[in-house]
Amino acid sequence: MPKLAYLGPEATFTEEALRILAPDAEGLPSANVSAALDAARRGEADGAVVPLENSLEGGISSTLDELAWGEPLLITAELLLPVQFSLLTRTEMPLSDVKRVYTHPAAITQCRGFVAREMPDAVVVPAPSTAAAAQEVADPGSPYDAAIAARIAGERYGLVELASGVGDRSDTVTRFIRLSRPGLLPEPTGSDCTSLVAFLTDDHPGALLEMLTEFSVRGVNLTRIESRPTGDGIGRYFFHFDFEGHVAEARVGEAVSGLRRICADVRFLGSYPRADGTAPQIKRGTADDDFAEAAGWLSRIRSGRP
Ligand SMILES: O=C(O)C(=O)C[C@]1(C(=O)O)C=C[C@@H](O)C=C1
Repeated sequence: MPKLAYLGPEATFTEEALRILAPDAEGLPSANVSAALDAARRGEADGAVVPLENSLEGGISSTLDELAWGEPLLITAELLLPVQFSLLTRTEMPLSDVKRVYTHPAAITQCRGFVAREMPDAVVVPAPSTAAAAQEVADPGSPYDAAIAARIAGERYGLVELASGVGDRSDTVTRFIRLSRPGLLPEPTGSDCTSLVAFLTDDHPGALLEMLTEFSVRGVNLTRIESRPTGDGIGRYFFHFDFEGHVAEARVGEAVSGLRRICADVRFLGSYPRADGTAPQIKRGTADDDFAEAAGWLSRIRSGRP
């Protein structure tokens, strides 16, 4: 039975994602994303499950930065999980009595409208996770009146559900990834995603366009691009890319090696099955057979057999 570290404590959305991604795994709750990934790096766990992005909040910065700067790990699977939030308290009380709310920063963004409308005077304080907030609020000595978390966190920590569906949208989805220490890649399935991080050589006109061109000319469809600050000053960024296809496919391999040639550094984060099962768009002339045919032709003309 594999052991997987996750953003804990019990009853986070991340634990729910882990149970779906790896139903047989033993979960190792960790205090934050870095601790979960470190447990995988150190071998205390076989891997980790962490949130990567949310359809309202965007990228989860702690995960994006760990993937870029921390000891390398490989993404081996992804999951899209619908997330619904509840307002949880120790006892029944009018909403107007809720003055201090505790929850994860991603949940603060997703429930901003509800808080502004229903509890305009409440202060919302960031917590390490939604379940950590629920666990804290369950303590009678807690300075917080309420947590925003999953309904199951309320059940797990014995809280009252004062309001349900407090997210600003009912169709919010969080994307989770499973990571392991570097090793063999998952086999191509015909519906895969590849992720990497690219660092520019220097800042010059067209630098981003040059990177995008490596994908465009090989017909590789991007699914996410996100810039993150390098920390070296205002205006210094590196880029996260997700795109359709597996690095074992010719057009994807060519795009990745093209980036490697023009960037200061490229960190490959993995090729893994897509959660939505969508087949990649393959433009005319960019299928594996097209690359193989052109490579054969090139070798023939080079050896004087056109
Ligand atoms: O706090 C949790 O329950 C988590 O699993 C983290 C997390 C996130 O980081 O986005 C997961 C889903 C929700 O979007 C809110 C919080």
